[in-house]
Amino acid sequence: MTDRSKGSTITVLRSNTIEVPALRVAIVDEGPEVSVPLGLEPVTIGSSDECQLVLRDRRVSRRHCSITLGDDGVVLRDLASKNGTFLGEIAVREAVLVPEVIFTVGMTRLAVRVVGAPAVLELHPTPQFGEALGGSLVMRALFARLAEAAQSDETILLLGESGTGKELLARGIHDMSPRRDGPFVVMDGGSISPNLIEAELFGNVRGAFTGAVDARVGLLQHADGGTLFLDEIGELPLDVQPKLLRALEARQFRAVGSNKWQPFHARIVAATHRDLRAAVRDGTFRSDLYYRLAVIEARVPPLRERKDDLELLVDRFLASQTPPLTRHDLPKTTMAMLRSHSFPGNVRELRNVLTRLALFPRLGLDALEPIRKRTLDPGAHDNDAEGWSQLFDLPLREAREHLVERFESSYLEAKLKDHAGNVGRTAQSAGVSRQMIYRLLERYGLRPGEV
Ligand SMILES: Nc1ncnc2c1ncn2[C@@H]1O[C@H](COP(=O)(O)OP(=O)(O)OP(=O)(O)O)[C@@H](O)[C@H]1O
Repeated sequence: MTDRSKGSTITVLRSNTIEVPALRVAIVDEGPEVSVPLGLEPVTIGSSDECQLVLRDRRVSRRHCSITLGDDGVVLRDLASKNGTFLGEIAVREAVLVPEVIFTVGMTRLAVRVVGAPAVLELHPTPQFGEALGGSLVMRALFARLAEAAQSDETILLLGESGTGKELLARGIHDMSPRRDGPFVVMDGGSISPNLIEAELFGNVRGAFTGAVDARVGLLQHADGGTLFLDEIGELPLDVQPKLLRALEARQFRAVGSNKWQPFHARIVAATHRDLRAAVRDGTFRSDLYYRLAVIEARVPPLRERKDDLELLVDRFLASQTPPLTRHDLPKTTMAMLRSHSFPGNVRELRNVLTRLALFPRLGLDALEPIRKRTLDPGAHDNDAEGWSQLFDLPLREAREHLVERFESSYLEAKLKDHAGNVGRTAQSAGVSRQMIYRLLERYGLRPGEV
């Protein structure tokens, strides 16, 4: 460590305890308030609202550059920007930054600043939380937070892109909590028709609405004594949001069509791929419900921000093939290829790519095509109409996921075709929300007008 980088590197204090410097990325010519914190998660800088530091500068690309705090200190990386990232007169692709050194993107001058004393952070003792793997510092810090949170009864909100492992982590929280012997119940808010969500959650009495032929117990009650995982909570219709809020605050609910309040004893873990704070600002999500859910809020980083996890995940997914494989069974270029991929579908995509590579090692870069172009083996469909037999070699959970993904992408393509690419009509005919259709389009790399 050079003298100049003092105060800007991570220090290992003991095994499982690190000291993280207090850093901010600041716009030099503005006041101190125009800065964002830099911790174990990278800061991306660009003109897109998705960046942590958004610059209104015409010469700045949407995702222009990133700054990461890692074992090597603070690293500045250009993200293939149009006009480049500069240290003085020199355009850099990657550079180790020391505090107060000015770098320029477009017309904006920036620097990383040390703003106070470092924070001490606990890491999970192993690179595993339930079934979720992650050896990167950011994942081990997340696992440690979740392990602690699992012991309480507080509501947890997991934020992260599709395929980052939110459901796996929710299961991990349940398995580590005092409720581990109770049920773990999942409600996928995105896949239920918006007008049925309330009944799904709270149950209904007989005749409560057209089609309610029988009384039904809701998921909140099914999860009694255990954990209810509310996946895609961002899709919860506005009219159901106050009812969920009331239930969470009073710890009791009313089935649809009933006047009777019933207590419940489930712990709630919620998740979404949406930016819920933005949804609160837009008025599509109630702020009081957001704060009630986010008693403990944790962001699950996308795979592209934690490439250090790749090897562990690759080894796990290869070992789960039949017969089990290792990295040596794949072409030498595989790891480099995976490292340079951005994985929009995150760990789910990595798992699918590896299953495909295990079957066809010579596919190389073709294995990274969007899911919809992939079939496990096109030839298998001739005498095995569903191509199922290959799935028999996978563990049940993975086989089931593959099958659901293949079905969902074909279903979506067919429905979109029927409705000439109109998302609203496709959603109505599929009985799901428009947001759900957008989410599936993103997951399967489809565009409404191109099917
Ligand atoms: N850290 C991880 N370790 C091992 N497997 C993982 C990890 N993260 C995700 N996976 C695998 O990736 C797949 C997707 O994970 P999961 O369903 O938990 O993601 P998600 O964030 O809930 O996605 P979505 O929002 O689309 O529902 C699963 O097969 C899961 O086993």
